[in-house]
Amino acid sequence: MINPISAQLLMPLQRDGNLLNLFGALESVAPELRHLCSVFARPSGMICDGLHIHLNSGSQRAARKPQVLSLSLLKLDDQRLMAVLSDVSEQVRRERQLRQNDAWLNALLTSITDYALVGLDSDGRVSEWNTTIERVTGHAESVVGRPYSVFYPDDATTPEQLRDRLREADQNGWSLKEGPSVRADGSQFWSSAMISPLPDRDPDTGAEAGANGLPDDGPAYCMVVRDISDKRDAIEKRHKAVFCDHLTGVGNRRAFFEAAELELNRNRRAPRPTALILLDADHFKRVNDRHGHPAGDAVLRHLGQLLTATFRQVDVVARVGGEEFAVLLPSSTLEGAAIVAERLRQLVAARPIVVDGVPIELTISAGIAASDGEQLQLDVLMKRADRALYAAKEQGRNRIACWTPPPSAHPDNPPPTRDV
Ligand SMILES: Nc1nc2c(ncn2[C@@H]2O[C@H](COP(=O)(O)OP(=O)(O)OP(=O)(O)O)[C@@H](O)[C@H]2O)c(=O)[nH]1
Repeated sequence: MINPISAQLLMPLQRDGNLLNLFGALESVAPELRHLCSVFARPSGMICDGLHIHLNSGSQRAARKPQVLSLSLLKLDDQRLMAVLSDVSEQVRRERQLRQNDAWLNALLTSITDYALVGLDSDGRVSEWNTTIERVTGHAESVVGRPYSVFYPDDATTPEQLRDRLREADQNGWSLKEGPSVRADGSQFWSSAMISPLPDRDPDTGAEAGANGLPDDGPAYCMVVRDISDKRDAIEKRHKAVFCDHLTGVGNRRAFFEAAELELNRNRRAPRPTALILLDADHFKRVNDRHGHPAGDAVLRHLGQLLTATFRQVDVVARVGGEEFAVLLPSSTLEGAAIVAERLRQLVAARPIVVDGVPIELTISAGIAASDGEQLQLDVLMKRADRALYAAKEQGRNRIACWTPPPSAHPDNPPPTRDV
């Protein structure tokens, strides 16, 4: 007995239409079948399970589209056999393609010397290790499972920004970032890191589709890390020309407003707290009047250095006015920003700044505002921090004030700031 589907599969092998004997029909492509049955000694049982029979022969075997049948043979008793035939050509073709992709990737991995090719899972954790990762970053296999922040200095990025990059890669097809990176031994280098989503991912789960269409555990993103330390000078020079304040070396107004707009835009997509500190040197006119304008400049330069040393690399420090600085702190709350600002205030007040051997006393005041994940425009945040700064000055200077929402609009209520 033979069913129509099996007959259809066997027909191309037996052009005279004689399908009465399975072994005869398959003689040319699976001559071992008769032998398999004759050596099967048990009275019943599975003789072969999913045996692949390649129908392409000779040079055709290497054809891109294999024709493969799967055969399972069950011995029912001494007189009867049952055969199950199915066409597995597509499955075999996919498996072959996957093996080919693996071979390609391996060839790439062994011949590339100045790139690290890092596979990331859908949460941004390193999913596989290879020698290129060790060559560029020094990380051993134990890096597998760690978030890709492991390649960046601790304070150079936030978990939210790392997630932003994966989202950006999903939306645009890639996300590129140049900046400081860190090796396993703690030494820093300048890197260019491109993240791209790998194809065939299930958009809902982020998981990659396997050969059978089901998700598997393969990487969801590919991250290519290049050591571009030799280009760092040229990149920084270009960056400085556009984004640096010529006097203090911190960011200029453009750097601040561009970075702040970008961060608040990202907040709109993935809410997280963001804090803003406006900082102003107290009675700076007196510094200029007593010590001269060049000494005033030196004091501002010194203040810029203190700010850079106090805040994280991920914070955006900029001079936004004559003796006024602004700091944007991604993923920071009002309280967190106030602690750092207070530390800076104490540092400045504790020791005079020495210019050409002359000690110059200086204090600073700061106003802080924060968005707690709510969608705030930058000008609103700026206005709030400015009101808090004004309050700090009004209350005697050399202090930090935070903007807090007024309890109600009643005129008898206290002003919407609090001292730290
Ligand atoms: N040396 C120097 N001084 C500057 C620079 N930009 C602004 N200034 C001076 O900073 C002073 C700011 O004075 P004011 O706005 O009256 O403020 P202040 O004296 O600091 O007083 P408060 O802010 O109220 O504590 C002015 O004397 C400006 O000339 C600069 O680039 N270098």
